[in-house]
Amino acid sequence: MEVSVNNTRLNDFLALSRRHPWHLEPFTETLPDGTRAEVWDTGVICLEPALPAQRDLVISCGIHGNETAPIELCERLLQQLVSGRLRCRQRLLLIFGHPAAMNAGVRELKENLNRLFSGAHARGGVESQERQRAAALEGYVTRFFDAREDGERLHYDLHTAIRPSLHEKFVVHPFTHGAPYSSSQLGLLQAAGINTILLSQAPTTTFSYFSARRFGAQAFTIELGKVMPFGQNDLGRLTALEQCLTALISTPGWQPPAPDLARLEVFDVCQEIVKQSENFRLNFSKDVSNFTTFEAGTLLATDGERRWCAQSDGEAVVFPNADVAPGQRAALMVTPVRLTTDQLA
Ligand SMILES: O=C(O)CCC(=O)N[C@@H](CCC(=O)O)C(=O)O
Ligand SMILES: [Zn+2]
Repeated sequence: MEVSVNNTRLNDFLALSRRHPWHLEPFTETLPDGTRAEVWDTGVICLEPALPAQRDLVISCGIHGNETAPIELCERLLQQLVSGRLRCRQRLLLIFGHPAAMNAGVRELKENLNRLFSGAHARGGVESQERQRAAALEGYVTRFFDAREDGERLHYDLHTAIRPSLHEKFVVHPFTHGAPYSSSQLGLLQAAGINTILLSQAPTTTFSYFSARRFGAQAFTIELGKVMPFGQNDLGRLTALEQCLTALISTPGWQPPAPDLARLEVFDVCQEIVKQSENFRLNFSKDVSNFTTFEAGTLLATDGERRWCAQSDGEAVVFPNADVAPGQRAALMVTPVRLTTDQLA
């Protein structure tokens, strides 16, 4: 394995990854603060500080290739680390998920990468490069978290949404199987400017659920606004998040403020609408915003004889998308709830 000290290949790691969208030979460099920067594959870089503090942090972006704001944010963080402007004091695995889809300017090439985790890549007897990438990413996250037992495991999987959202930034909290929600993580999300939380009520095959379930990580899918092409994002809207990530990476012992539950908008996922066939139709305009509400009984979607209706007043739609493949989620329906302190740990 090649070792160099002048960081020449890391200065533009994203561009390097995009030139090698499916595989990059591993190499190692040393950052100005002495941190070992190990490139494990295209888009995958593990930072190992000499004296790591207690958090093991995974930050992923670009799992969907056209969700560019998180990619630009992560690129900026990496450039600060590589130049020495930001010190790395925590173990950090930074993942640019899908360089090939970034090059094509699309969400996915053949399959939705974010439906292929927790072993889904191996089910169904289908071959695709996205399945290989999901298996590889699972392996890298496993290698990272398995390297030590006692770290505080965190995974922030950063996305942007296809449609505008009445709540611009929000989190999909993976199903906890009854475990309490982390007060400290809710505080961190609020400090990062994210006050809206969707609580999943079932296992999924997303990247964040994989890290939560397999490694007990505090893991979230974090939605950061609307999809825009590269170069057209206002990263100023992500300043609070950038400051929190910077504090996590560079300041051992940094603790976010306590959450303000009164300001938190929490929703339970109450229905998952799954497209059954090419007859699937959403019964509302293509351009409704995320969190648009419906009255109880409103017809939301049909697929042949199958009908989905709002089950209670105020039920809201998130991620409506009739263009997904049959068998995939075409919308989530969510309903407002209150989180109480006895649900937190
Ligand atoms: O805007 C959309 O329709 C999709 C945005 C997006 O990629 N969302 C994630 C959410 C993952 C989760 O439920 O945790 C996805 O669909 O993969
Ligand atoms: Zn996404």
